[in-house]
Amino acid sequence: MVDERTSPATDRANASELVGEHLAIGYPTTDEPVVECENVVIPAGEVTALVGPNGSGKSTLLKAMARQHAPERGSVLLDGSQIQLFDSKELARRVGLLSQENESPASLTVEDLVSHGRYPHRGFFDSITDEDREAIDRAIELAGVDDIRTQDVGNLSGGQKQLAWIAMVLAQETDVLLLDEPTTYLDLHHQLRVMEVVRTLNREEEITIGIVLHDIGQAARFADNLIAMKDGTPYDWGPPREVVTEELLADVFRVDADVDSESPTGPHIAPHRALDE
Ligand SMILES: Nc1ncnc2c1ncn2[C@@H]1O[C@H](COP(=O)(O)OP(=O)(O)OP(=O)(O)O)[C@@H](O)[C@H]1O
Repeated sequence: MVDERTSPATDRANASELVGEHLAIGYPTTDEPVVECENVVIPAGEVTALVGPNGSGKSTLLKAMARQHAPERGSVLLDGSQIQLFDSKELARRVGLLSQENESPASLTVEDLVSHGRYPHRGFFDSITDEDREAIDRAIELAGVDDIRTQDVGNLSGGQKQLAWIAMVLAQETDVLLLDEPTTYLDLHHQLRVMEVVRTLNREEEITIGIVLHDIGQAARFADNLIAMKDGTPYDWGPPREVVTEELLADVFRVDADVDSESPTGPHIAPHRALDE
């Protein structure tokens, strides 16, 4: 998807870009690839939201972009270099992924979990440095989990766990942050907090963000770009005001809706009813 719609709105000289080329991604149990896309870009220094119905391939694509799932065909480039060629620790310093499948280890405090985010920055036998400590404290504060930092992760609510995992990936301090439905389980207050943290990191630290969101209205408000997935392939992409149309909501989301694209907070969606499958 290299065209004028995906070029960064601002020149973010230090930010990193992820590009997927000629990708076909499947699983051992699937005969056919579940995702196929010729060119997909998570542009440097921007917030890009992947949206689309259940099973449209958002998580699969995100995992491949983070080298957590090997494509059958094609390659992913980080600032022009194939991610397959990166040393795993170096890649973990550059690209962080919060996936949906997070196993919470037993008897681990929130603070311990967050400190695991520092592993790409440390040697195997190294103890935690002042720099690590600062990064851990900052991630804990940003994710709003200071009050539960000494609690066992296994004893937390779904939303608290989610925030703890977010803190862990923030502590990794990567150039690119890929987040798969980070707002799952969160109440509205915490959903907005997470989105605000994401945007602050992007705007103030030029961190490139790729984020899977189910709420297309929220995605349209927060993201610079949307990639709308349908049946394993990008259906449309670009700034929310261009992508979110009544036609897209019908064709991709199977929803009859009115869209007010002049709304000051981004396109406003008023859904009426689910269309037949
Ligand atoms: N581990 C797996 N093994 C086999 N098939 C899988 C596996 N994970 C996902 N799939 C299939 O790949 C397709 C895309 O799934 P994926 O999870 O990427 O979609 P998604 O858009 O993230 O969905 P959701 O919004 O429901 O999380 C689906 O058809 C799904 O059944």
